[in-house]
Amino acid sequence: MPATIIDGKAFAARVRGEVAGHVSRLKADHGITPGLAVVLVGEDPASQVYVRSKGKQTVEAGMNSYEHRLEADTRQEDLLALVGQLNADPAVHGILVQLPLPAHIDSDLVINAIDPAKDVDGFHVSNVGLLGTGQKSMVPCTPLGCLMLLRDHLGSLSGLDAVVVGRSNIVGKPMAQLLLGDSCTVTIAHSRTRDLAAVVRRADIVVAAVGRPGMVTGDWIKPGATVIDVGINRVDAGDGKTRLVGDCDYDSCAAVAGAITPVPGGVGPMTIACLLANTTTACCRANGLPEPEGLTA
Ligand SMILES: NC(=O)C1=CN([C@@H]2O[C@H](COP(=O)(O)OP(=O)(O)OC[C@H]3O[C@@H](n4cnc5c(N)ncnc54)[C@H](OP(=O)(O)O)[C@@H]3O)[C@@H](O)[C@H]2O)C=CC1
Ligand SMILES: Nc1nc(=O)c2c([nH]1)NC[C@@H]1CN(c3ccc(C(=O)N[C@@H](CCC(=O)O)C(=O)O)cc3)C=[N+]21
Repeated sequence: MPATIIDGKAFAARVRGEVAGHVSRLKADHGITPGLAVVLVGEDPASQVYVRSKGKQTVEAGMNSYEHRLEADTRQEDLLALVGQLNADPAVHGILVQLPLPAHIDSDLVINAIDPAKDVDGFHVSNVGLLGTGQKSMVPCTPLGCLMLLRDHLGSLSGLDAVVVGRSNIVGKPMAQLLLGDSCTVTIAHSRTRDLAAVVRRADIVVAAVGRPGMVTGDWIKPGATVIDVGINRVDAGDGKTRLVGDCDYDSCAAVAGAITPVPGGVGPMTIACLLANTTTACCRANGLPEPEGLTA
């Protein structure tokens, strides 16, 4: 039987619809509009695409979007001053500093300067610690989006073997925490993992977040497994154009898997939908109001 295609694009549209409903009630009942500030340093073309898309979807959900574009040679102290200003601004409920930052800036320092309550990326050490100890936190958008897709497709994840390939702070590690929180038996694989194919073959759930186009092939997949492809890789399409592919070789994996997310149209749209959800959640918490249900981990 061919794999079910997990339609992240459609699921993300549903999440954004729920967020928009919540935002309109916040406005009508409390006169509050959630606001998201996005900071982009430098002119990386891919980052510019994401930032534009985030701004557009933020406004479509009825929220305020504040974009700050800074020169690539911006001084660290000036970026920190902007973060301080956004922390103090009551109209801003969420702050996202687009990564990667230029090499002369200490990313950890900047991320940890964000007010944890406004850290809608969930990258601040306080939020990382809260997530790791099972306390209420801001949950990183990409792993949260993956979790939502997995729960929707599988129902309970309890007792399943999950393998996360990749151990970055922004995807792999928080993904592993969330899967553990849902009682999976979790393995985190990385570039030093021995016999990666054999490790992945044990998994009921495979989450690939590596940044290597098509690395995971169908012969690594246990028949019927659920494959979540986080990778976003731009590759040469031959005709002078480029196209996006994931970290999984789609055709060979789809022939064996029970279900798989496509690239594009899988995890990517969920990341932005979860960013909007986190901003709404942060706004509710800041105002002592009940949080939207089903939009957090
Ligand atoms: N869909 C979305 O919304 C998002 C997509 N992405 C995409 O996800 C992918 C991963 O992103 P990110 O986590 O930031 O990447 P990083 O480069 O930070 O991390 C990559 C991870 O993959 C591991 N790795 C690299 N090569 C291998 C290998 N040959 N075998 C096993 N593991 C390997 C690395 O291991 P080690 O630690 O040992 O070096 C590292 O842990 C990228 O394609 C990125 O574009 C990222 C964010 C959001
Ligand atoms: N502080 C920070 N937080 C992030 O969450 C963050 C970041 N920095 N830096 C870059 C990565 C990457 N990322 C994506 C978001 C959406 C899509 C997305 O919507 N992708 C579409 C396709 C978009 C296209 O066509 O280019 C899809 O997969 O269907 C992809 C990637 C967030 N990131």
